[in-house]
Amino acid sequence: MSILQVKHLEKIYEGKVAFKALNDINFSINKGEFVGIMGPSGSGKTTLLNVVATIDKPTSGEILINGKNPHRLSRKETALFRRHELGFVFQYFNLLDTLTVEENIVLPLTLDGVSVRDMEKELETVAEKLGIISILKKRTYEISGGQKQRTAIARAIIHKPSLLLADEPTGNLDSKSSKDVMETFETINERDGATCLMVTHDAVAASYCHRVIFIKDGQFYNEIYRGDNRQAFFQKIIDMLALLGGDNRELSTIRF
Ligand SMILES: Nc1ncnc2c1ncn2[C@@H]1O[C@H](COP(=O)(O)OP(=O)(O)OP(=O)(O)O)[C@@H](O)[C@H]1O
Repeated sequence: MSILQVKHLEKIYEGKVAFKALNDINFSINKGEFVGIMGPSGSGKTTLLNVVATIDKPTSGEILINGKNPHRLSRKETALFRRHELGFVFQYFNLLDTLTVEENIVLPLTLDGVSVRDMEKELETVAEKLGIISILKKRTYEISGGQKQRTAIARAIIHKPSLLLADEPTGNLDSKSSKDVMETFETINERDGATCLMVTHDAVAASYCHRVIFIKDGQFYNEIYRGDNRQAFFQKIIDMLALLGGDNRELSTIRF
């Protein structure tokens, strides 16, 4: 069953000179799949994620999430759709510094008026899953980058979204924390069947995906599947990035 369908997606940024950032992109993601998007700088990855996330509108083409087209909804309905169906993880964590870890995590439930008892139950389940029980009372400036990202993942999944979207989730982490965070994604994907779409420059992070889609100049370039061996998949990703060219930033982040 498809959770996400992207059909003939086109995005043109209007301006003094119009720029086509996405050109006829087509793919779908099945329930429980973990998919990476890679490509050189400026190839349209963030644009694609923003359109899927309903943060930006497509120029033409269609996005279906769980069979529904969020771009056809009113502004109020879109906000609700985003809050219920989607979860977001960002490079810079986007946590609220004035709140504790647990207050950050339950924020989406607070907005929906969930009872305190239910909130505490969900909080405990998710915090245990992510190994952050011991830091729940801390403030965000008292915890490490990896712990911040695990807090952000907890917040992104506490309402059980249909689709988890991540934009460079390891972009601001050292290699040890990156590994922790990617293992966390792997666990929630395998254990809970969470469906994930992740944009990354990091070949190691991408090697945790089941499939990586490569785009170049706003167009689909290729896709590769992992199979059983993550190490071999990592090498395939590196080879594909070398073929793709671009700014080679990807190749400077190799750490295995
Ligand atoms: N708001 C905008 N207005 C006009 N052009 C834009 C806008 N946002 C992005 N672009 C252009 O669209 C192209 C794709 O940008 P996008 O940010 O999606 O690339 P990316 O693959 O995410 O890059 P990076 O890896 O560097 O983050 C780029 O050429 C960029 O300059």
